[in-house]
Amino acid sequence: MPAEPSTLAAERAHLAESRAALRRMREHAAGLSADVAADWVSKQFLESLLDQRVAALADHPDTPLFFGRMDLGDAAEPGLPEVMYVGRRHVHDGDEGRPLVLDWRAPVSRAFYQAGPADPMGWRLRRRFGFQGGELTAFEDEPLDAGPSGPGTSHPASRILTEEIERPRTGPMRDIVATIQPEQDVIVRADLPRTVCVQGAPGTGKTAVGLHRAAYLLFTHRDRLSRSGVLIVGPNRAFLAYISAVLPALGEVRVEQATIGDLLGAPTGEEPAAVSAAKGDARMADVLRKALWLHVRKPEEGLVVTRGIARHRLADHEVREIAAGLRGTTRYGAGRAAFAQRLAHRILVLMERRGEAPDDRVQDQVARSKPVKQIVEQVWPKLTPEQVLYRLLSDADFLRSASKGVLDEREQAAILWPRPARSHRSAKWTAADRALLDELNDLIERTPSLGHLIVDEAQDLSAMQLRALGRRCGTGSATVLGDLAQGTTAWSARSWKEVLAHLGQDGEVTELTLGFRVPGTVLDYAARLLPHIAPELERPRSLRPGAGALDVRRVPGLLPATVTAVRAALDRPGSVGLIVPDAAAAAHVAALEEAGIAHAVLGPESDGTGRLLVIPATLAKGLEYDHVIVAEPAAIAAAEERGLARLYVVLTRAVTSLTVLHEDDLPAALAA
Ligand SMILES: Nc1ncnc2c1ncn2[C@@H]1O[C@H](COP(=O)(O)OP(=O)(O)OP(=O)(O)O)[C@@H](O)[C@H]1O
Repeated sequence: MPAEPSTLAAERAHLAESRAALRRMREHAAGLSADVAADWVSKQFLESLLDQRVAALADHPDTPLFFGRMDLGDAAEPGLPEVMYVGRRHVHDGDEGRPLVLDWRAPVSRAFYQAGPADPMGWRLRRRFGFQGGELTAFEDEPLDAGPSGPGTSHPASRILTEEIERPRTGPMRDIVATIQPEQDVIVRADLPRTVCVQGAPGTGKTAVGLHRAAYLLFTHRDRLSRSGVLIVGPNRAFLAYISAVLPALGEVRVEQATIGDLLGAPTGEEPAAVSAAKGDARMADVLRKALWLHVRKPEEGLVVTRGIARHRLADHEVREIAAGLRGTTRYGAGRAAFAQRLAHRILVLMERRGEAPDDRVQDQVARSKPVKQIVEQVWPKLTPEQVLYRLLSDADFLRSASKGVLDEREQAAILWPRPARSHRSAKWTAADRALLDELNDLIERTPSLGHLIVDEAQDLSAMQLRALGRRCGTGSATVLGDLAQGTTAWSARSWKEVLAHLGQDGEVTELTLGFRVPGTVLDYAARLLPHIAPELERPRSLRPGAGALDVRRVPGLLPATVTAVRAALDRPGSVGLIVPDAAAAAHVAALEEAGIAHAVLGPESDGTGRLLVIPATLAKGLEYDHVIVAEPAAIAAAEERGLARLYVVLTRAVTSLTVLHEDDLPAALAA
């Protein structure tokens, strides 16, 4: 086909050529056979690898194969291509192996995100493409070689970027691979061994950055991480459902996503926030360690092992010395096994002294013999985390011994159960207890570590929960994402340094303050709360300072006014979120039903689908909607201890418009 004269036509031709090349790559992969494998198991493995390869080469008709292009400057390093197209995956021309599209994660693609007039990195021009469906519709050029003060230095926000952000939302979160910003890219591409911690105002892209970092790390360290694993931890199921499509869109399907409840066990009980906060304190780690090791007791008598007609005897002080030598030097479970082995070894020595020649098998037999088992059980009993915690929370004397010098009487009284269950089996465990059980579990048996952990909304985790996560990346690294201003739990973090210390990771804290989601007018309004909830934080800025509609209105009747506002929002394109105080959710749902307006209700375990979603305020974290209607801010703020922080979360969910309706007075912090 003859090339059309326009630039756009030439770029479309390159897209068509790339698509054809990808098809050939896919056909080639599909034609490979697993028959070369030597045995059945290898064949299955190879088949699955080939299937994955074919799936990874799929061409999604709605997603462009490339979204950017770079043109080389005169002073470039040798070896760079004249022109490179950057996209979601490598595409090459089969015959000559010529790269048609480079994966955004390849080292050379870094320039697409990082080059600027101050440092063009050898490139002359950056071109960004606009797409509709899979079709290329626009492009935007940015000169990079004009020098630090030339045109392009104070580049206005890219139109393609703003359009991408304002594109009406339907369904789950999208990837941002085409428009990752330089300061975000630095975090995405940080080295694997480095733990990074991102403090980011609402909508600065923390979640997006974390997900893209997962994809980057898997691409760059595929072998290592496919063995050790990458895990994303988010606040609840609704949030995980919302972000679930991003990594598959980037070609990564093997990243686990979990809530803290999935990892530590779902809570079966509840308790007052103050009790949870006391149990979440890092000092509980010392109490638990002591509680566990208090179970190692002095032997009441020595050990006698009979073999044939011989009786071998260890005095009680010898048994005591062996136990004392091991106590606290290993994990409890390993120590118990070592205790049995050491006892057996001493018996073996006695046998040798009597002229026997026992081998190692005899030592194992002795270690498993009844008298050794009995004394091990007496001195170093087998324990489950539940048994230890049950005793700690139900036995005031035991709690006093375990927390001596760590918790004062008031703190002990706070965590002691007022009405203990009958046994550890029938005990109800709260979210805070789950973290304590996990700590005990690790004191008994080592928790395996993953290669990399990404923790979102990390400000909401207690010290004990952070320790639990830290164990899961003990030999790996972490990406920690959050916003101190959005901390809504009784134990919310006040400093990232502390968070990193509890995680057991050395890391740097980076701050993101440029908000992509929330328009300027809305962000400024929500930021009135900042001096009251996190005065130390910088005020966030919006990428779209003048954009967005804010409508704050006192109304005579909340429910009818909400219905009217919902109707108006539904007349505009995009998603609509009606965020209400949890206690008022049922009333709002009834009002919508009566008005015949189709809607879904977000629950802790469910992601809502459809254009209009009713969201209880406590579930809004991490989510976003084109149009947000907030009903009765004062009730949201009054519903919980850190209610103003909750309100800050709620007011920062809108991409295009925010309507605030109130019958009661607004909270003083919000009123101008
Ligand atoms: N570089 C970018 N290009 C395009 N869109 C972006 C970019 N960065 C962020 N966004 C968009 O901004 C919105 C907010 O991003 P994200 O949810 O990751 O922010 P966040 O910091 O986690 O917010 P919150 O603290 O409120 O949970 C998302 O729609 C995301 O796709």
